[in-house]
Amino acid sequence: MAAKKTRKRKTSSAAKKRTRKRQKDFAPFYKEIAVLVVFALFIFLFLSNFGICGYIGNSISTFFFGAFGTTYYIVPIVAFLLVILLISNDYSSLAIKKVCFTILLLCMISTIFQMVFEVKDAYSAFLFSGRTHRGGGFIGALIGSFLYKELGGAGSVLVVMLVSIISVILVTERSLLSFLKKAVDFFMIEEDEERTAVKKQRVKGKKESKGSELKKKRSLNIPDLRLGRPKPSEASPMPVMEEEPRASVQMQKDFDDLIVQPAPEVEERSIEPMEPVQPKASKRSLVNKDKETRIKPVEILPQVRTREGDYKFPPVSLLEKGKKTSNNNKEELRQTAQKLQKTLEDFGVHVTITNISCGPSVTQFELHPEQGVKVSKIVNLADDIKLNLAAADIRIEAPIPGKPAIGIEVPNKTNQMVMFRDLIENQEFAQARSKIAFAVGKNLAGQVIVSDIAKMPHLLIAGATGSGKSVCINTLIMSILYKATPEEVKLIMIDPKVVELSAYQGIPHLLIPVVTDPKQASSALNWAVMEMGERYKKFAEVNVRNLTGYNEKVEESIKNGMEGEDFKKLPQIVIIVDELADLMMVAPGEVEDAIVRLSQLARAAGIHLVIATQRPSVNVITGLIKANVPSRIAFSVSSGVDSRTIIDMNGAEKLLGKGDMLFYPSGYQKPIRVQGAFISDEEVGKVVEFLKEENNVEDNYGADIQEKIQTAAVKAATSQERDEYFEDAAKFIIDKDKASIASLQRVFKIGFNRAARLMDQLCEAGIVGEEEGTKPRKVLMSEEQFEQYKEDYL
Ligand SMILES: Nc1ncnc2c1ncn2[C@@H]1O[C@H](COP(=O)(O)OP(=O)(O)OP(=O)(O)O)[C@@H](O)[C@H]1O
Repeated sequence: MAAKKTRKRKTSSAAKKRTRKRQKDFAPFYKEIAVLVVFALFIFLFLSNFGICGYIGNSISTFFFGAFGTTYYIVPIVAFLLVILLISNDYSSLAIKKVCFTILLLCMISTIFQMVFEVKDAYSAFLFSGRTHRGGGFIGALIGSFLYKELGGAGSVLVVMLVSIISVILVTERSLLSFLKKAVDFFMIEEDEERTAVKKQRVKGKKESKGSELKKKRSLNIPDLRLGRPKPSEASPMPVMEEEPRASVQMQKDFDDLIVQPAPEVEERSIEPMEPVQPKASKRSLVNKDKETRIKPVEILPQVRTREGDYKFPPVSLLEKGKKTSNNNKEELRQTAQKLQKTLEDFGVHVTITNISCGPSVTQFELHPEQGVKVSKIVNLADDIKLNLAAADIRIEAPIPGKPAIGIEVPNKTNQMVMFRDLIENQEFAQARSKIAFAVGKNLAGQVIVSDIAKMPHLLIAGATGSGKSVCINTLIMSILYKATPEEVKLIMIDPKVVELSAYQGIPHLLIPVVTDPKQASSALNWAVMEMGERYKKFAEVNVRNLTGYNEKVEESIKNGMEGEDFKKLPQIVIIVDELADLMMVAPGEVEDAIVRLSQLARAAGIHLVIATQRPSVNVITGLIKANVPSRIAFSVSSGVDSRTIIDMNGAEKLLGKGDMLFYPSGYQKPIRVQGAFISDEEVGKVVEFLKEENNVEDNYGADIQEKIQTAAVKAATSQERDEYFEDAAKFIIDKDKASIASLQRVFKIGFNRAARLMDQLCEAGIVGEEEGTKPRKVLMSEEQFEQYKEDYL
């Protein structure tokens, strides 16, 4: 009975689970369906204006015309746009506010119509007596009559205009005053230029004496970006601005224009992994980018979760969304820019601020020094800048690669977390063709950085403890889990620290269970070296040069119906080592050797290494490893020396921690600063749980590979203990067919103790027999047998 009940409960819970799962499967389409329904509804409303939507359409139209009057012609369109705004912004408070102000604006427009038509009515009544027209509908009439009663004609017009303008400003977030100011400035500059031209003529010849004074006055000048960005040759300001007050007005206006903020709804673009990233260069491009952001699709759903196949991709809903924060710190940035310029000014360094990029945790101010200013002078003022800006730390990039400018990076007062989900929902990640694309984070301009591990082709991640390495490795693994099936990519995780990667135990992508024993770890690396060799042999057999070519050949033969057991597609393999230092302590030579051999040849074989360490010392990251692992990520470290060990230059010691990194993949001229994506342990747990539940992972990891790795570990352990004359001694004994300690002593010129130990080892290996009193030991192996032994164990 009890068993029956339990079974019943089990079946009902399974059914519930299935229903919940089905609901989850449809979840991504709900928004799309909602948008379509809303769109159809508003088309219907709009068409009903023209009396072509039957009885219901006419009734609705009569009702709304009664409410809004003439304004109703635009109401369906505006209402549709408002609903889209709400849906695409997840009903954020800002979107709701904008909707409210738009409704207020519509009411004001109705009131205006009401007023206009009221006047027109009075005029019509005067001419044609008796004809009436209620232009603003019920709403317009209500507001209009109330205002008219309380404030009279002129007062009502004033209030309606004021409320309308305020609504427009709040909805569009555009300052009306700045438009006016721009218009005024435009004329003033024209006038200034005229004045300058006249003056130039007048003061010809007297320039020298006034030079120094003018220079001082000009020092706070920021170029007018309407005329384009200053060229290096134009860096020293021309005598355009003369009066001090004008300069500061100009500066204020320009700073506002310069600020580039990654708006939360910005559709970020990733950078091709091999190209150096540059922040936006000109005002024009910034404006364009801004425009682009406004026409982005409602939501980009990566195809990764809807693809068919045996492997069920984890849904994005298992991950947390980033919070959308509004960027209202323009004033703060403007003040910092002014302070920065003033500080440099005080030390006699004249600069022009040409760009401000506000990233998730750091803002970069781009300075253009005046002709004749030494870059080193600005670099040497780092501490003074830090003091004046009261910043925890600043990093100076002098010069910014490919630009005639210096970048000063100042930490933001409030950090914006870059959530991993936001990156994988980004179009670029979804569209990345590589199966081992890695969503790294966001750069200073707020752009998403997606890189291809295949192109790296090996990556070293280093930084002090607590700087964000483990989170970075988690995002790397998660990027793969959201992108590739276990048939496409296999992972080997080596975690001597035991705690970091064990969370992934049981996922279908693992080639072998997470390796925690350092001895087995170095064998796993050796297995990868062997696998690389075998892959190269396979490539040679079918005359291809790399994994892509091989897999294409396999695909071709499958199409031709010639699939064979040993001619299957090969997966890419990513080997992740979390804490290289622990491996280097156990078997430094062997680990270094394996890493070097792998890194030299593994790229074409589709085997990639990701190595992390918290000890960026030369004992761990040896010269050989460094030379062979070309891509690096440096997290915050304690000293410039450590920074140089990782990326061959200072800079990582200035990082802020918590995922703030210098990303330096091969092919970049200089590292770029990136705020790494964040993923919590809970999110990782949910994804792993999902993969284990949905993908039926039986514990059938490559058993043969495991065995190989284990025997290799045993081999390694015994070979460490084996005497260096072992092989020679065995050969000598087999050759002479006689085994005695004295002969070993004599031939190899070693002491009695060592020779006795050597004999014991030969006995353990089964080459010679046990001691038999005074009789000499028996020789048990022939030359051929020893050759076989060598192949298997040496
Ligand atoms: N990208 C990020 N965004 C925000 N916070 C982060 C980010 N990365 C790491 N952190 C914060 O820093 C803490 C430490 O990160 P993490 O555990 O990755 O450091 P670690 O370098 O691996 O340290 P250890 O070497 O001791 O394991 C995290 O718990 C998290 O709070």
